[in-house]
Amino acid sequence: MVERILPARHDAPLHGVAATRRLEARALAAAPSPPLMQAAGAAVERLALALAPHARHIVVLAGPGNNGGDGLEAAARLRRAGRPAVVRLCGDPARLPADAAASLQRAREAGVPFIEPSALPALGAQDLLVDALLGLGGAARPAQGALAEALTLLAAQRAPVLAVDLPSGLDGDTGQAALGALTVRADHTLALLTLKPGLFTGAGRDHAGTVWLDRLGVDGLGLVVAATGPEGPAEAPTAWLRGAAARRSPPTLPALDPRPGDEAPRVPARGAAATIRRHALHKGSFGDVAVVGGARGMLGAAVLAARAAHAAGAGRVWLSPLDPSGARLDPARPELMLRRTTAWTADTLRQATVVAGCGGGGAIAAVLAGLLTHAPRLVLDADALNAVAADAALRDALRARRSRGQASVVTPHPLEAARLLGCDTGTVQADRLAAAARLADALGCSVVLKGSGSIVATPGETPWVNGSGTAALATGGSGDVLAGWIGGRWSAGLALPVPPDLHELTAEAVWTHADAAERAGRPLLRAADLVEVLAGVGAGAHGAANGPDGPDGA
Ligand SMILES: NC(=O)C1=CN([C@@H]2O[C@H](COP(=O)(O)OP(=O)(O)OC[C@H]3O[C@@H](n4cnc5c(N)ncnc54)[C@H](O)[C@@H]3O)[C@@H](O)[C@H]2O)[C@@H](O)CC1
Ligand SMILES: Nc1ncnc2c1ncn2[C@@H]1O[C@H](COP(=O)(O)OP(=O)(O)O)[C@@H](O)[C@H]1O
Ligand SMILES: [K+]
Repeated sequence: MVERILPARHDAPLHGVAATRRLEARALAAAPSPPLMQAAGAAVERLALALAPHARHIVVLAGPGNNGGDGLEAAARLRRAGRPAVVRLCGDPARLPADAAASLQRAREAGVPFIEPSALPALGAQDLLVDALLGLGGAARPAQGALAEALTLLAAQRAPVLAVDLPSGLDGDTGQAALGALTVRADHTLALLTLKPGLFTGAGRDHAGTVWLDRLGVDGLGLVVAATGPEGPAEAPTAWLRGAAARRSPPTLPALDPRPGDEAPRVPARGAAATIRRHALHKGSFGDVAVVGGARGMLGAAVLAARAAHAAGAGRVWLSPLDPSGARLDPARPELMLRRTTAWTADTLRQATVVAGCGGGGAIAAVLAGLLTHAPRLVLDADALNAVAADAALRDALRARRSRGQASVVTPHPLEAARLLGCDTGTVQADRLAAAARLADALGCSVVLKGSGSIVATPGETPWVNGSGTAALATGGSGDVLAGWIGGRWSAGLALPVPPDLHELTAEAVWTHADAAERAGRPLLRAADLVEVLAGVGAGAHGAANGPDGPDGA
């Protein structure tokens, strides 16, 4: 069954290349019926016909491995169904893997024409190009010869492109465009067996287009579904794709009783009542957020974070600008309380969720040591991260928080992450999941590695790849909004009967923040407007229907 994955309506397990190969071997050993490659070819055929029902030409570009085999199988089936499929084979027919060679034979028997590049028809928008050049095995070395020629042709065509399993040249683990400019940019990608993390982060979204999935008889936990039921050990997901708000919990493997097609056990959705504010609640029920940032000339960053924390449902928000000549009031949001850190009481720090660093400049370093020591819940962004990167003592202080039961979230963009890891941005982007995991382990906190397909990593947890968001967020200030939004959600979540754990809470906040950009439906969303879109979510997000009243907040 082919299902559409993006926009992400549900959480979905992601399996990297090695995990997928293990699954494939198990599935092949279970001798499913029909054989895997035939099932893959049938899935490609179905999606091709759905996408281009009136195509005059369907050109399948088939590579030298099993990805090419999937394409050949699809071409054979299309031809047998009377469809105008032709194949350009970029590989030595005598050296195809066994399954692909069998598919080649079936394509020949079905009368599929094999064409030279010079015979490639002029394709229009109604037609379809099927990229079956490279899949899991394709990101290892530069393309040459017939393969490079086919990739160049693909890039020059106007017809829509359907990529089989992965856009050729895209690294399934990391989302790197390993073949550079020759990496295929598909309009649609049909993932087979598993969803690969690289489809959703780094360059993945731009290269994969709309993502579809056919599990070919393997369920979401990596169990082969044979006629007798699920078989074999579960294959733990490499990461999870974070989907829409109807929440599920990642399962604990392998103590599950999965049903085919049900990739994760459902937990009861939070009922509608849970989003309604109980009558007896008061502002103290929802906790306080203190935002520290806004050095000279950068007050706006701290204001955006404070507004976002407020929109997220924090009971009270203090804004503490680091610029001594800073504003005394946010006229657009007079609800915010402006108070210098020097005017904070011990209780402020003991009870608040602190968001530090937005527009903090060099001035943040001076207050950071105190925050790291005392704040029970701390979100660090921007210049706070640069200060931590530059000072080993602050890094040690951040790491020590975990053992004291103090929780921390850091929200670096790739350059900030590179500074914290002591590497360059290219190294971070080359494997975003790995970089986020390394940072989480090194600092003992939850990490949001921002960018297309933000990664949420926490020590000991399976990472999330965020499935929402668009480049409408690529504008100054949207990261400040995220930091404040996480702080606000954290604070408001304390009123829940069972507050979500930090990994879950952070992933939820990252998802809702980026989803707002999609819901706004604009090509660019100014950060202050983003807060207003988010306010609609925050208003119903307290979830405190059955929660405690909390301290009396006068
Ligand atoms: N075996 C099976 O029955 C199944 C295979 N599947 C398909 O098989 C794919 C994996 O197949 P493979 O492991 O054969 O990998 P690929 O089909 O991705 O390609 C590997 C082949 O391409 C060559 N190659 C890689 N990069 C190259 C470059 N830059 N220049 C020239 N040649 C290059 C390799 O030497 C190898 O011969 C999956 O992505 C999926 O599409 C799935 O459909 C599941 C079923
Ligand atoms: N192309 C993109 N697709 C999805 N999200 C993006 C994209 N570019 C930026 N974002 C998101 O926008 C925010 C930008 O944060 P950041 O880089 O810290 O900006 P700033 O410091 O100006 O606020 C992050 O949440 C990031 O994930
Ligand atoms: K491909």
